[in-house]
Amino acid sequence: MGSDSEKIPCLQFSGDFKEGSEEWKKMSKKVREVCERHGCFMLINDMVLPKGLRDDMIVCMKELFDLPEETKRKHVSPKPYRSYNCDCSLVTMCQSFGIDDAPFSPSVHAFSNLIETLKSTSSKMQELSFMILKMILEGYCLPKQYTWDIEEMNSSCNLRLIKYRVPESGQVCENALLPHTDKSALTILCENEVQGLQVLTKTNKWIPIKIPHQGFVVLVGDILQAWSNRSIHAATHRVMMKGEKERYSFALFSVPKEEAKIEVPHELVEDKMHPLRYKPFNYGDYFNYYVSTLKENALDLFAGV
Ligand SMILES: O=C(O)CCC(=O)C(=O)O
Ligand SMILES: [Fe+2]
Repeated sequence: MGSDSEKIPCLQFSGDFKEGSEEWKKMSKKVREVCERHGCFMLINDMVLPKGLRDDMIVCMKELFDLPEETKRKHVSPKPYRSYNCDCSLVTMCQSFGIDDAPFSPSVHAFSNLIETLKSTSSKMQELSFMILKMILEGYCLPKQYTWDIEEMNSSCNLRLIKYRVPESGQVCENALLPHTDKSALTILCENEVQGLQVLTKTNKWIPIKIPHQGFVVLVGDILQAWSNRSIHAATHRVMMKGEKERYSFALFSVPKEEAKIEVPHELVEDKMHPLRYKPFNYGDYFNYYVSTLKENALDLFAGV
């Protein structure tokens, strides 16, 4: 277990929480601080994401994963991480669906029944992701012109639905999903009642994330780490499975368009204390580099100064 200073904080966005209000500004500082320190935080938010959404999504996901294998395999895309995936060599404990930007074009007929829930969930999550990115701008007191950068970072989204198997009797599987950082700007993730997500602290300890009921976890991805000149930290995470219940999780990855250029704002560079850590790069090139190498430190190798 981590010490108190390593506990992942849980923030609550509720009440009179208007953009630009004193409360919003105060919370923005906190968001920046926790993203710098932990690269993730738990979130309770009943303004943007209505209560009950998690339960609706889990019901939808169960229906989807219960379909015959041959039906699920029809969900294919030429893009990496966008097809139905089952027991591949890296992740032997889970099945997953990657679904591209709304409006979705379902390749499986069964998706049609779920499409409304998937669509409204992902657009709400993308809205929330934009709000968090705006808070990060505010947290750094950056000029409004950078709103364009964060709009760009949030301009596409990819929804991933995952079902984790129960391990063989009584066993613990530490790497049901292998340690990684997300290649997104920001990830918002929710699960059924079966916990399992773990985050690696800066002191190299794995700590469990206990997502509150009806809550979410927000994870910083590589793109935000690069854009912030490594002030913000992309959290390495994995999934551990134990016990007797299947785990379901769904995550929205906010990503730039492939042609987007990621460039550190000059306000975040300072010769002595914060020299430039990443050269400007193209998101699509970085993503292709990662997919072809699968290197853990892909970002530093690809764009590090
Ligand atoms: O299922 C989870 O909790 C984690 C999923 C995840 O990290 C991912 O899909 O990138
Ligand atoms: Fe992840």
